Amino acid sequence: MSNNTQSKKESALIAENGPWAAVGEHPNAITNRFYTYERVQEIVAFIQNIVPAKPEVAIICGSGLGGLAELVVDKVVIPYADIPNFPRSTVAGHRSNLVFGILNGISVVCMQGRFHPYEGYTTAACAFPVRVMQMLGAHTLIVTCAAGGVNKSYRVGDIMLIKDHINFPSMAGNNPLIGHNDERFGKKIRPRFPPVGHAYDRQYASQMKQVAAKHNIELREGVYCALGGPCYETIAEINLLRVLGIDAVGMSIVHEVTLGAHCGLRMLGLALITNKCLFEYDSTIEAVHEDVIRISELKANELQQLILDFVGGIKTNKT
Ligand SMILES: O=P(O)(O)O[C@H]1O[C@H](CO)[C@@H](O)[C@H]1O
Ligand code: HPA
Repeated sequence: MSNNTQSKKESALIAENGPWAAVGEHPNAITNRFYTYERVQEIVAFIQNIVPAKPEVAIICGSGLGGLAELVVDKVVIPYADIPNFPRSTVAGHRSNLVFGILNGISVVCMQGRFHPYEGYTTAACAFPVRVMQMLGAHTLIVTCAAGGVNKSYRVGDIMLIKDHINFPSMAGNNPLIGHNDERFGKKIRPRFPPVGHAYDRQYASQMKQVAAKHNIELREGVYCALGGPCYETIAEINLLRVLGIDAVGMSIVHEVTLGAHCGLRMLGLALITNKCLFEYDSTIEAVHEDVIRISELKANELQQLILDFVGGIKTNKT
């Protein structure tokens, strides 16, 4: 079709349907029209055919943190590539498997590899597996990630309990819930305007602090902020984040926690500080993803210990 014919057709459409016919749909709205409740149910049915047991706890493994899934016993591994309409992880340090089994006595599903917006996925596509895991039976979501330390007192290797987050993409109009609100996601009616002020469960946070104290692991507690990536931050950006009271920065988690809040999951977040962010113009150290993975793998043991013990303490939910 020539450009002229195309624009004549568009003009006719607008004349007939009004100016909104010319407005492109938000990419998240398109994603959400694809990942309908019924399509999520289809994915869930496919998985249940392979793994009939219901997971209670869902865990998303961050960069270099997929080793946690290796601790699962009676394991069933489903590669993302085998699941219809499931995205693939394209980043180093992220495998592409759903791992089912038992972790310290509780039935879990681990995402060994997550999806990030900078890979080209919409935030809605990055987060939709949270709905899959909730529909499979999970009542709890643990998100883990690698992050840069913005708080000047943080050291490489510190583990930060996420108290709250700042969702910059959402503040700029990119929220994974944009589009039709299907009230069927979750056990209750899910509202158009879900509250996220208490997305990170306070009781879980205090249980995690007790676990850390028991293991003599120093646990930081702070605010995580997600930027779009894939660039690491400029020095001016880091100084801005610090003024805003942000403790750690990354490129993930917030869209997952948003959908988790929408479908009623209890959530806990842990960030491993893999690098100190740049504050000074005369500093020569730059963040490098290879270092992020190296530090994650090096410090994974402590994080795994915390999660193992924590999940062991979660009361089995038989409802
Ligand atoms: O948040 P995770 O997936 O742990 O990964 C973090 O590490 C990568 C950058 O090195 C980014 O993807 C950032 O988000
Ligand atoms: N910035 C953003 N994301 C990150 C960083 C960082 O310094 N480290 C690990 N993920």
